[in-house]
Amino acid sequence: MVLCTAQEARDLDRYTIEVLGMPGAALMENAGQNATRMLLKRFSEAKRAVVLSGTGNNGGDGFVVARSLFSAGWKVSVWVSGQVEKMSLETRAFYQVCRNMGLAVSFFDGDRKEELLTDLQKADVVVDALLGTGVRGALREPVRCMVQMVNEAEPGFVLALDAPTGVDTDTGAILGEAIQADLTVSFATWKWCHYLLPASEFCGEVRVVDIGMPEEAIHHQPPQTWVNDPSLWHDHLTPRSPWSHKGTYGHLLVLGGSKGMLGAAYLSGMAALKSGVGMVTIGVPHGQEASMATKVTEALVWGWPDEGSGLFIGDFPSDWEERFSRFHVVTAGPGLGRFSGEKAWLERLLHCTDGPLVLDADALNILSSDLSMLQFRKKPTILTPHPGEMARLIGGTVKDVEASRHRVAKELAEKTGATIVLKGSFTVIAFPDGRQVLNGTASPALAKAGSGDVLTGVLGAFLAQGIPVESAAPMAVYLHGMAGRLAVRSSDYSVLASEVIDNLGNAIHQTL
Ligand SMILES: NC(=O)C1=CN([C@@H]2O[C@H](COP(=O)(O)OP(=O)(O)OC[C@H]3O[C@@H](n4cnc5c(N)ncnc54)[C@H](OP(=O)(O)O)[C@@H]3O)[C@@H](O)[C@H]2O)[C@H](O)CC1
Ligand SMILES: [K+]
Repeated sequence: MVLCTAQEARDLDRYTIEVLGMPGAALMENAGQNATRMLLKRFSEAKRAVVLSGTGNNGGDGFVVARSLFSAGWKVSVWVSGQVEKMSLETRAFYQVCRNMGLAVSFFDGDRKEELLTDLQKADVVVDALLGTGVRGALREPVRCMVQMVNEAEPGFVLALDAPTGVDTDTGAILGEAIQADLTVSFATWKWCHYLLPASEFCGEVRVVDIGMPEEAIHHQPPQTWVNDPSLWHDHLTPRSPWSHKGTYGHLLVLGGSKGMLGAAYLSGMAALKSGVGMVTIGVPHGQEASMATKVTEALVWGWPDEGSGLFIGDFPSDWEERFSRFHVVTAGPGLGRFSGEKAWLERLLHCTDGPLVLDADALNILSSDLSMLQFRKKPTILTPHPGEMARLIGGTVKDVEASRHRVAKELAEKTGATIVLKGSFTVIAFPDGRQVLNGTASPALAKAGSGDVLTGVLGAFLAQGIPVESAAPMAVYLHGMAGRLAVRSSDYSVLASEVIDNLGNAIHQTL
């Protein structure tokens, strides 16, 4: 499902209306009707609604909802935030229809607070059709006042059309005041505010409804961002052929597991096996080899020279070229640790990995000292930072990262040519060509040490099976989030990374 900036939504609108010839009023009628349908699904018998309409097209949607609820037997009153002269053509038309049908339509300019407040307090449902993607800057009167009155009246149920009034639909910022909605019905596409904090907390449940916009419009004006769902990559998740064998599904090398951090590499390796890779080799410093060998059964263990330190400080193993030729994908980072000569070590790894390379955890921290190491990479490189690692990669703070996750991810992807998987409540996947995928299946159960190691293993496994990074990254993030949810037995508090691994199979099965 596509996610749009306000401009992209306007471009889609314009293309649909001006090039494909779809009347704007038809889109508005569909928008209003489908929003009404969402409401009638929640309220079986007729209720009392107050519709707050702006003078733009969001307001127009509101007039359609008002008329449809009225026709369904609801008691409806409409309050308009501006004068008729300011209304857009379509909005004015649907305003007129409400007048012709005898609906109570009042104009609010701040001096009829008592009447509006009484209306709001009597309402079962308030429909917020004041502002949508056309909002610009801090709320101006009387819109601000109306928003404040709705929040003070605390109505039983608030439906926001397209977006709650008072949120910046592109950045997710709050523009002074914002409607606290129970349900937001978005038209045709998702908007950024549905997925960015703090706006997403004002949206309540978000549903996207069709408004009759032909698919052709979206293919012709493809926005840059998609919300992750199996339709983006399901053709890579197919039942397995009975003739396949372990060689069919690739060989992954996991590098990590330094002293005191053996478990991270172990989790990555096991997660990879549970995600269908044919073979896994876990490369650990020589001193860790014995203990890793006792932990794993299904994975091979490869000891790296460590001069007794339990770290990767030695030179590469003498047979590394022959070995590397067997691996389809390398992931480096889970429990990699910091060590003297780390930069040269990483540079050499970048050089000698001629397949996809996933860098996580300390590999990212080493990389952040000099991003130019990536510039000659020809094969896909995927960085999987959490906000702290991202802050180091961009030379900023976690606050900078969290303030606009999608922008920092997009900029780093375009700057380095790497695919960026910026983990968090809504993981953002940014590709070097500017496209982005936003993932909504995260769960608080994943907020625990080790879940990042698991994701690295899942991602490495899909890449090693030959799935292109454009699909492997969204697929790994989606299934990892889903496995986290499936792992919750008692509460989000007590899910272990190893339990997430145990649920990868269920997540894959359910998605299959
Ligand atoms: N394809 C689609 O997504 C469709 C969307 N539809 C609906 O259309 C709106 C976008 O409509 P638009 O007219 O572009 O803008 P809005 O209605 O959201 O708002 C414009 C009016 O709001 C006033 N405004 C803007 N900023 C502020 C502010 N900070 N405070 C107060 N008022 C503000 C603006 O007044 P100006 O004086 O600035 O001109 C306008 O009056 C979209 O969200 C959907 O709901 C279509 O109906 C169907 C297709
Ligand atoms: K709105």
